[in-house]
Amino acid sequence: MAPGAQTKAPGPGEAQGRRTKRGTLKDEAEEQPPPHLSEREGPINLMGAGKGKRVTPIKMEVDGTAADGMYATDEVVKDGEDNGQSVKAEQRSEAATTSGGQEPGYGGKVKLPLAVNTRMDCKWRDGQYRPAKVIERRKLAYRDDYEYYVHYDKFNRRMDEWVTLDQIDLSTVDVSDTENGATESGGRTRNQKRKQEEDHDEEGHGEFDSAQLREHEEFTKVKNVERIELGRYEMETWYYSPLPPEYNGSKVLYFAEFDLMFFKQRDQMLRHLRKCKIQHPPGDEIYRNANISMFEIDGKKEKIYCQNLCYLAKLFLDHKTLFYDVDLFLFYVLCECDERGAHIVGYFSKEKCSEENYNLACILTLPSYQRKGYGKFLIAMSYELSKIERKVGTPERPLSDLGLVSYRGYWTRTLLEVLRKHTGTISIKDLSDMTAIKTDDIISTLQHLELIQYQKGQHVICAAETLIERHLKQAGSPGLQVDAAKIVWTPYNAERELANYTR
Ligand SMILES: CC(=O)SCCNC(=O)CCNC(=O)[C@H](O)C(C)(C)COP(=O)(O)OP(=O)(O)OC[C@H]1O[C@@H](n2cnc3c(N)ncnc32)[C@H](O)[C@@H]1OP(=O)(O)O
Repeated sequence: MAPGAQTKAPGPGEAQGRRTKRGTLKDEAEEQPPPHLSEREGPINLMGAGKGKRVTPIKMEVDGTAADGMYATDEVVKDGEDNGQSVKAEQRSEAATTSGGQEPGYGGKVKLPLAVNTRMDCKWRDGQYRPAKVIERRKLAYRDDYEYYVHYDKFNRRMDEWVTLDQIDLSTVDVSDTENGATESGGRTRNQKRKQEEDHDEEGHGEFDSAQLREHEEFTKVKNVERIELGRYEMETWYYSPLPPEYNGSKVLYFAEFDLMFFKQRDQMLRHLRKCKIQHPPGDEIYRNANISMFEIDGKKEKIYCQNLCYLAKLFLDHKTLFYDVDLFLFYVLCECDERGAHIVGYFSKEKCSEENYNLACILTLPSYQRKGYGKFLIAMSYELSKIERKVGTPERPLSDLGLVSYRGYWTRTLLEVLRKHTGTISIKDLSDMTAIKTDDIISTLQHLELIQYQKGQHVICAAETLIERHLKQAGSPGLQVDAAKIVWTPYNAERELANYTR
């Protein structure tokens, strides 16, 4: 049997489906023609699933005190909240629109079009002006003017966006920087270098040196696709993805939701859907509980699917060099199932053999499904698989801002639940054995919660009951729970795989 291949007793929700030989969900409907646009329930939803929210990235404010190469503060600010830097739009001088040349209202000092690296205040989506920097510029197709790709100070790069001159407060243009050589091609003044280095620290790319980081940022500075359509949702993208060049500059990229093939035109995608017979991801279904399923997909066996998944994921993951040599990875795709099929919600990838004991390489919940507990589910699943393997695990570093908050939450809840129930003494090693969480992560979490002290050469857990209860309350809900009894999975076995391959 292939690695991870399973058979198991029927689970809830199986009435409309049956198991295939390989253990995957296979709806009777699969034999029917694939869903056509006219069969979709209503128009493409521009809003976040269930929450009635437009799918937009969320800004996080992070105080960059490092702990174990990660952020120490997890304070998160939602879109539109004031971070003390913004100024009310009415209080500002009016920013002029112009057709090029010099801007007359500012002593003729602001040269237009603005150069790359110019610093100024720019109107954010909440109507407030915030300090920002021009990352790139391009000519507008419909009038003789430019638009500018800007990065807002202290905001994650997923908030970078194209703006027009009327969103820029020209009175705040840092003329000295411009005069001293803000350039069009990415050259930097000393001030900008300093600022850029500060930005790097804030964005938590702890494991890159600044040269690597500059190269990464230069290469990936402008998003190459604005939005994607996937299933019933349209989502704004967050970052650059190294898609084949012909897809660069797409306003919308259309993904077929079951095999993740992508297209520049909607009708191309619909034509493909009509031919596409599958209604779930490939691979083996290793978990099913009510309408939730998880599929394990071997990167070596389903290369195209896994590469497409990486292209898709990179649109929402900044700091990772995603491996396109997908052979070395297993992909765990989480789906919400209904009568139309198993709809991808998110995934995590995992190296087949990790020398560093990584139990997760990349994790993503698609924006339309975020803040519903799926991230917690994916993290919990990665540890459940480690428990089955009888190993401890840790996520690959660096963690993103959102990755860190999610992990901190999971580690906090898991460890405090154990401490709450436990009577008598317990060591960090015991905690690690019980939870499959690596000891370094346990120590950093307990340090963060101030529940551990270093005494006489060793760590001592000092956790009063009331303190545990308080931290548990603050850690929020456990999200969607993994029912470990419903996992049907055998760990990847390289030797067995080789034997199958050569047979
Ligand atoms: C090893 C690595 O791959 S690191 C990279 C991690 N991945 C990414 O950064 C990709 C983009 N981000 C994502 O895909 C998602 O944000 C994930 C996977 C990190 C979390 O997925 P979600 O499904 O949103 O997680 P979930 O709903 O379980 O929430 C987890 C907790 O994280 C915190 N959190 C998640 N998103 C946010 C946010 N936008 N703002 C504030 N807090 C947040 C909250 O504490 C949340 O719990 P709560 O909703 O009970 O308060």
